[in-house]
Amino acid sequence: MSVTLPPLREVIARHGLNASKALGQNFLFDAQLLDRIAAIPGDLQGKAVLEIGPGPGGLTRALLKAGARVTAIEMDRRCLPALAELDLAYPGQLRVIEGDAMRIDHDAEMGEPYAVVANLPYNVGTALLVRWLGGATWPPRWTSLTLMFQQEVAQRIVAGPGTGAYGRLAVLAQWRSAARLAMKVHRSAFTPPPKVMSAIVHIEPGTMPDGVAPRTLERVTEAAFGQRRKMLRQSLKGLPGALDALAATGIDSQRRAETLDVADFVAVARALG
Ligand SMILES: C[S@@+](CC[C@H](N)C(=O)[O-])C[C@H]1O[C@@H](n2cnc3c(N)ncnc32)[C@H](O)[C@@H]1O
Repeated sequence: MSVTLPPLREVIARHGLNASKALGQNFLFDAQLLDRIAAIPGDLQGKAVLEIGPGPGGLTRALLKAGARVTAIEMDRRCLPALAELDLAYPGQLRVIEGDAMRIDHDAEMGEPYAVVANLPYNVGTALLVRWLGGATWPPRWTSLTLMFQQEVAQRIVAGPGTGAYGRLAVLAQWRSAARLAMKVHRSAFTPPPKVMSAIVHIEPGTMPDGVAPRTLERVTEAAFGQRRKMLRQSLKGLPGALDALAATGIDSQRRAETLDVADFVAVARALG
């Protein structure tokens, strides 16, 4: 469907949407860039998409144009009239929920499998990521996560062993999911530009390894990376049974956390029970 919409800058001026620092608002206006972001999850024609933080609706436009059925959660009520205009342009494709995405049950709101797409403030994005990845039931209802982060955080999500960026977030994102860096986004693409570069991470759920409780794995990585410079025999000392579990998996206790790959952590958590 070809729809002509006013330029985003005009929409922002008309609705007085000066960017709020408190809400972490850095808007994207470049339609081509937004189309490329909306293409990361694959063909969205007729698919359910949960967008968090649509703001004035730049990314929302691209998602609607790609044929997605979008549910958008936005806590800044100033943005609602601008989003209502998109609802008129794409009838029946957009549902807007005013509220804090941290306090909303996404699965219940969506009621069907859905792809998540979001350009969020850094702290909210990380908190939601941990929630999406840490769910007790697996596979999750979301089919993919396409999320903008500060580049440094994106690198921590996709990092491999032996790098400074590798840590708890990498293990969480990779032990039962596949995470990749999908696109780097220059700070100048945002209005106002943030201080640092950004990058988009794309995550798809994988198979959950047998016999591993998410909470146990979390406790192991928390202890191991809590003292990442120390040998495991020191950093895991405080976690009951962890040193025995390490011995049972045949991992040398003189190694440091960042030398273990994700499968090693999974093996230790499994042995810990
Ligand atoms: C970085 S801006 C991105 C706006 C737009 N998606 C874009 O790409 O131009 C982040 C948006 O998330 C919204 N936001 C911040 N915290 C939120 C939360 N907890 N729940 C829902 N929306 C939130 C802000 O109001 C803002 O509109």
